[in-house]
Amino acid sequence: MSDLPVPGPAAHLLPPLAPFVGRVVVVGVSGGADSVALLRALVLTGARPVAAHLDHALRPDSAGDAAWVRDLAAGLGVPFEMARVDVAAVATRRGWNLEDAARRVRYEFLSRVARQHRAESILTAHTRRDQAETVLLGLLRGEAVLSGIPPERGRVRRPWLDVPRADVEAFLHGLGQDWREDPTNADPAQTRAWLRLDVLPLLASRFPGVEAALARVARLSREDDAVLGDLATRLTTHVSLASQPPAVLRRHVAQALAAAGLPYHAGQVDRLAAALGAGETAHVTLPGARNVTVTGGRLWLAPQVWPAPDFPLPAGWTLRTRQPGDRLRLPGGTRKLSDVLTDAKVPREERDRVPVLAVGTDVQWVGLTPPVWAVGAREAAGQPADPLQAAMGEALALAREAAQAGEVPVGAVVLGPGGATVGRGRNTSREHGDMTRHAELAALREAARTLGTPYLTGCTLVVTLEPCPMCLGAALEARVGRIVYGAANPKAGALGGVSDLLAAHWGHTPQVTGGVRAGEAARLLRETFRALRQPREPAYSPPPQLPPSPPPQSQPPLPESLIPASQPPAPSPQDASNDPHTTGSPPDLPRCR
Ligand SMILES: Nc1ncnc2c1ncn2[C@@H]1O[C@H](COP(=O)(O)OP(=O)(O)OP(=O)(O)O)[C@@H](O)[C@H]1O
Repeated sequence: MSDLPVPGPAAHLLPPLAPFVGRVVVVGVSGGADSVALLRALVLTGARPVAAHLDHALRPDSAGDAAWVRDLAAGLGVPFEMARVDVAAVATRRGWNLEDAARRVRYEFLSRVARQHRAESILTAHTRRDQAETVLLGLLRGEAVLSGIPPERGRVRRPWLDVPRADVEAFLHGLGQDWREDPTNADPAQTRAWLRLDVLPLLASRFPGVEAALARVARLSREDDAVLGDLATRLTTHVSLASQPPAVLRRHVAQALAAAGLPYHAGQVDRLAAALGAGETAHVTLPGARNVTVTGGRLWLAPQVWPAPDFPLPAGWTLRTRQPGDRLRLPGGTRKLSDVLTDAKVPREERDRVPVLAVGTDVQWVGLTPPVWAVGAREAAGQPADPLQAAMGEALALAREAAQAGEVPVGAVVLGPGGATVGRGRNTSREHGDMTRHAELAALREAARTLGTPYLTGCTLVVTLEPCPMCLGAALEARVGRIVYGAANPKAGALGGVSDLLAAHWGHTPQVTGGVRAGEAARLLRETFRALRQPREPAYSPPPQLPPSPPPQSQPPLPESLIPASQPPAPSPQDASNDPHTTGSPPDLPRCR
């Protein structure tokens, strides 16, 4: 720091500036007391400030402020940058409110200056009073998060957010430094000025510590918000949003809107999040007339782009959108196209945009993501079989084998990086009297032997039932690139069934697809457990596809907890789109195998 004499109040003002000593920093200087004091304090500490002023052209005398700041910088021997932007015109053009437009344009300008001068940080002179006003304003507007002005965002730093305004003025008086007063700051017609001039002094007459108290609310709220915001960023696409707490969903919505650059009001976030949680539909028009929709548990920020067919159309097939009477032949029977679109959670207003290939009213292909094919349509169009459907077929065959052997019917295969099956497995827990003998572990071990490496990067684990924590852990250890499962497992699933373990950071995150041929996998489990619930003596008579006799005495008995009575599985999105013939009551799934 410099050896210049430091007036008393600077004792509070200079320590927060220590990180900037010797550094080039851009400081936004409006000409008001706070930013003038910050500029002077930075010079005093030995930082290397660049004074930057934006003329918002909102007042006739605004050019006077710019000239005043220029002269101040020159007197201090500090580089100066300025720009003049007609902010009112920008606000009209972009549909932003004036305050929002001024803020966006100002920070854009400050960022440009920082790039020009290779400055690491941009400093603004917000004080504790600004913070208190912002929290109070948020409270009065009914905002859910009262974290106020953040001390840091990107390159922007606000080192004086805990500094009382009185210290700033005392500091300037001590230096004999004057400043410019913005007349709008004294106009109680402006809400912020009214809070500052009328409301806060009234509150302070009864609560002398009101400013510090509101600043504390901001700090605590920011800490809470950081935790909840982190949970929101960890929401994975394979987990139903309906199971998430409203506080996390609100942050999920706010993050999505912010990432898309869309402005919003707190109440709008509330409505969208509530619809997500309840699985309802909500249409909201954001500031700037942008429409967003929540439906089917998804937030739709832009009109959906539906996939067009990328193969030559067989003779007689027509590309069109849906028509009354459209039907689709699927592995489990024929279904109405409208039911398939409903199950796939396609928003109502989008349904007439989904491309369809049909022969008359016989739909062959539906342009969803992934596309839905009628039985035999792939062959007719000369398209290869869907490798995931085929792999799940293999896993289902292994699951049936497990059922025949009196095991919980779960099967798994591992596809190598080239798509060939390199590992197979099914449950053998009862045979071995070892509850770790799960299908996935067997398939992963065989894949490692086949490929000659324990690392299965680029491989896909395909399993009929959502993996338990043990098997997910094994897949993570093996660095499996993708996990595809059939039925959801609300009793032991580690991908959202009980808990979504991938919401935590494990250093490796496989891609996850749930619900592939889920109906078949769930039905197999349901039938097996129904059979096992039959009284065994003397009336027990197993169905043909199940083990011919009750398990021998040497095998551990199936615990009652393994045959739950009533809890349905979590809905799986692809169950509907890829295996829409699933009907009847949801299956009961095992807690363990
Ligand atoms: N026209 C401007 N040009 C550059 N920076 C600005 C401008 N207006 C505001 N800032 C920066 O943003 C901070 C907060 O803005 P705000 O509108 O609360 O300040 P102000 O009341 O105009 O002035 P001050 O905070 O300097 O007393 C300022 O402290 C300053 O660092």
